[in-house]
Amino acid sequence: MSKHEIAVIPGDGIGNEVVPAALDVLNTVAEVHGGISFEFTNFPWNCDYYLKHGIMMPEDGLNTLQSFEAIFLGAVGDPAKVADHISLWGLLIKIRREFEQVINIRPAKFINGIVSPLTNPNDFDLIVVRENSEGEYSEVGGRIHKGEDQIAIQNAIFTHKGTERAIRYAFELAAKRKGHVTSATKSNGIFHSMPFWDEVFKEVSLDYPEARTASYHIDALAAFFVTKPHIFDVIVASNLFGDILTDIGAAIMGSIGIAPAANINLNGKYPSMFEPVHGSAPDICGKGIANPVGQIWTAKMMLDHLGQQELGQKVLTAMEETISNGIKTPDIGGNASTKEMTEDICRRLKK
Ligand SMILES: NC(=O)C1=CN([C@@H]2O[C@H](COP(=O)(O)OP(=O)(O)OC[C@H]3O[C@@H](n4cnc5c(N)ncnc54)[C@H](O)[C@@H]3O)[C@@H](O)[C@H]2O)C=CC1
Ligand SMILES: CC(=O)C(=O)O
Ligand SMILES: [K+]
Ligand SMILES: [Mn+2]
Repeated sequence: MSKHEIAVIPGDGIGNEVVPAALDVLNTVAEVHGGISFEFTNFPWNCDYYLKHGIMMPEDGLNTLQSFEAIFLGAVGDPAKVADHISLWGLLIKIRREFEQVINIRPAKFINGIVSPLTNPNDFDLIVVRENSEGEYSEVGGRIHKGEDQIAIQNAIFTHKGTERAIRYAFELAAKRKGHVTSATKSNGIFHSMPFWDEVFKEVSLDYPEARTASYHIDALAAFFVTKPHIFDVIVASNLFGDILTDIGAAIMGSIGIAPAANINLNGKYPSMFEPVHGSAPDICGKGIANPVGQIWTAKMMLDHLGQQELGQKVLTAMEETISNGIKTPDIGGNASTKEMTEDICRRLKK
């Protein structure tokens, strides 16, 4: 019997609805498998915790998380309670940074049974490799002066190491897929970092002569996501560009509620963290209608990471069957609740 010890942080809003749903799915696969089990340890760190303690997680929180095999997170943020930059930097981004989760992998593909807003979304199947440790997500800068003299300076950080790491990861991933890598740039408008990004992309591409490559400015690239998503295989992007592209990718699939993500620690020093692309969705929180698929697909990515690829595939198949059989939450055109959709997925796993 192999046991996986997982730290669970549901976080805010619908994180508390979709995380329990995904844990039900994980417990179900463990039961079906018979040879593995999960031990989930719940950490109630979120904006309510902040209101009580003045911090998003305890001082020794990272120490506590360190001993787990992986972290399973829902969403962080409740702007009615705590300003987003405080809550996210105090928990989600803190974990990404301190645990050197330098790559964020975000797949998106056409799913049978979900109506995409695009007329021709077929055969799109892509992965965004998002640089996850630096770039435009930065606390470097400051504000001075008052009133109309006030100045805000925000520095983006692009290191050779971080840029190369993300680009190389994308080439390695593409070699296992269709062999095509697209670079998201903006070297026409961003004077220093993006020409640098382009240079590193060219440099790394020399090591992968079999790979086919493309490079588009992020504005055109965002439009191509909508007009011809089928041209993409692996896209490598900076932290912010990757963030935006993956909400678009999710929208093309049919809903932000179904997109998964994995924050990967590459050096093995710290656990990786699995969370869906979406946030805490305050507008639908408490209604029981949050789509659990993003969180469940994220659980599939965690299973793959834990070496349980066969189980991961089972989860994906069950999820796709549930959707194609019309058991869908309202965001993807159905009238099922979070619970009904989850139960149907679990039922299919047990078959
Ligand atoms: N990784 C994280 O933890 C993230 C946290 N956030 C935080 O979440 C809060 C809300 O942010 P928003 O910009 O509104 O983005 P959001 O992703 O929470 O919501 C955007 C829209 O998508 C819908 N949606 C999201 N997840 C859904 C699901 N599973 N099922 C059905 N519909 C879903 C929401 O109802 C809303 O209409 C903020 O505090 C924000 O900072 C936002 C994005 C990522
Ligand atoms: C915060 C956010 O939207 C993200 O990192 O995906
Ligand atoms: K999330
Ligand atoms: Mn995002």
